[in-house]
Amino acid sequence: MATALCSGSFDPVTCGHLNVFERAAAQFDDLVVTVVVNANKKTMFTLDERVEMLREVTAHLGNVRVASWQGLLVDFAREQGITAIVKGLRAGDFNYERSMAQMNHTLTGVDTVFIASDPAYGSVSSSLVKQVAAAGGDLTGLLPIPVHSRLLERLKVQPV
Ligand SMILES: O=C(O)c1ccc2[nH]nc(Br)c2c1
Ligand SMILES: O=C(O)c1ccc2[nH]nc(Br)c2c1
Repeated sequence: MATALCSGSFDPVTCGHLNVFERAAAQFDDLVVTVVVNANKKTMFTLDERVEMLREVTAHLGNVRVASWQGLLVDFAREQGITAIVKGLRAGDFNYERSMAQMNHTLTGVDTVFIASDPAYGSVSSSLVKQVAAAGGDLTGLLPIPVHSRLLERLKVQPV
């Protein structure tokens, strides 16, 4: 049973993330999308909101489940029987992601599989979409619809 892990802060989940989830879900028996709790990182959305948005946008993928985790991903990977970590790879990510992959393999014996990001989302990241939204930019096609409306709502009450 090959179970893959996609981890991140997903603050919020973007179409770039979703593209990676859909492609990873097609390659593995199961995919666990995990929001990694990082206590000292200020996020726009709460942990529950991020988990809720992830569940909403992956509902159409039968072999995907969403979880959250605080602490060493090593322990979560062992507990969940993870066989591979899946990361999206955009231009410029390689060196950092390579060193993380080597570290993860050293720590857990789990290998990282990279999915070359769809050029349509080649420069999409959670931080960039929040900046663009705050500046009134058009995010059509870069965020799943329900996430886009939540982000616009949140910016009305809490401009970044
Ligand atoms: O949401 C994040 O923090 C984040 C970062 C980097 C990432 N690479 N692949 C994925 Br899926 C991913 C998610
Ligand atoms: O959202 C981010 O921060 C982020 C960063 C780096 C990333 N590489 N591939 C993906 Br999908 C991705 C997403």
